[in-house]
Amino acid sequence: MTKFSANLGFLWNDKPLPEAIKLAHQAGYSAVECHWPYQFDADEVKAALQETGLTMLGLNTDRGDVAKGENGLSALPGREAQAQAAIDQAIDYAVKTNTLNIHVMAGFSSGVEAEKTFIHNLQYAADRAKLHNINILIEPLNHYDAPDYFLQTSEQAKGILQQVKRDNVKLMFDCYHLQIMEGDICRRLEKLMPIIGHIQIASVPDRQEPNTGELNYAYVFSKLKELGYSKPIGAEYKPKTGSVDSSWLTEYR
Ligand SMILES: O=C(O)[C@@H](O)C(=O)CO
Ligand SMILES: [Mg+2]
Repeated sequence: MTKFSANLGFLWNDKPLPEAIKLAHQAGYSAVECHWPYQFDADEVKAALQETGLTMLGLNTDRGDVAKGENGLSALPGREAQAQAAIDQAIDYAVKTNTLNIHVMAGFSSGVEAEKTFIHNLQYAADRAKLHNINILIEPLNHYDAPDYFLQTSEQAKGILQQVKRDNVKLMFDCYHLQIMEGDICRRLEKLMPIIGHIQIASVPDRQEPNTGELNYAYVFSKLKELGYSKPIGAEYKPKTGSVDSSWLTEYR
């Protein structure tokens, strides 16, 4: 049986996070994940997780000054102090809510210095997260949604992970972004499985319910089963009608 995690950055994101967790539970999700939970009291989030029995699979580091167009800090040379403060904040919240993974957001940058900075900040994050059994994730984003984002492909991510040299830093394989950037999803899943920490889905190209669009997720899920992947898959999509309808879940379970 394929299990799914509701991404509460997109699903029920008009509700307070503790309420969204309960709605995800009622809709039949096996886990939850979020984007930036920091405005919500960690104790209330933890209580909702305990009440529902769901695990929070992931949260993101702060993006920086969003009004100025920032989308992460960890690959920005000269911004190490802020990047590491964002990592500390994420670890603190993850510890309080028993969250399993932290996505360290790179930001808009490029070049050798940006890469060195990203690697250095990821090592900082990995060493601190390890003390709490938390994994660090890095995620390539597609160049339509996030033009000039530092991390754009799984090949680039693999090279970064080889240089970071920490076993608790993994790839967040978002099928939506990687279908757009690289395609060949099933072969890539197979090849990259040893470094994959979490998988996310949405339809391509519209980023809506996964049972529409150019990617055949029934086939992708059968491949994941064959590869022995049994963790919940992150449903990170924008509901077509604006309100969440999780009836697509029954097609894949
Ligand atoms: O795919 C995404 O956009 C997310 O997984 C995210 O973490 C924020 O950019
Ligand atoms: Mg994603």
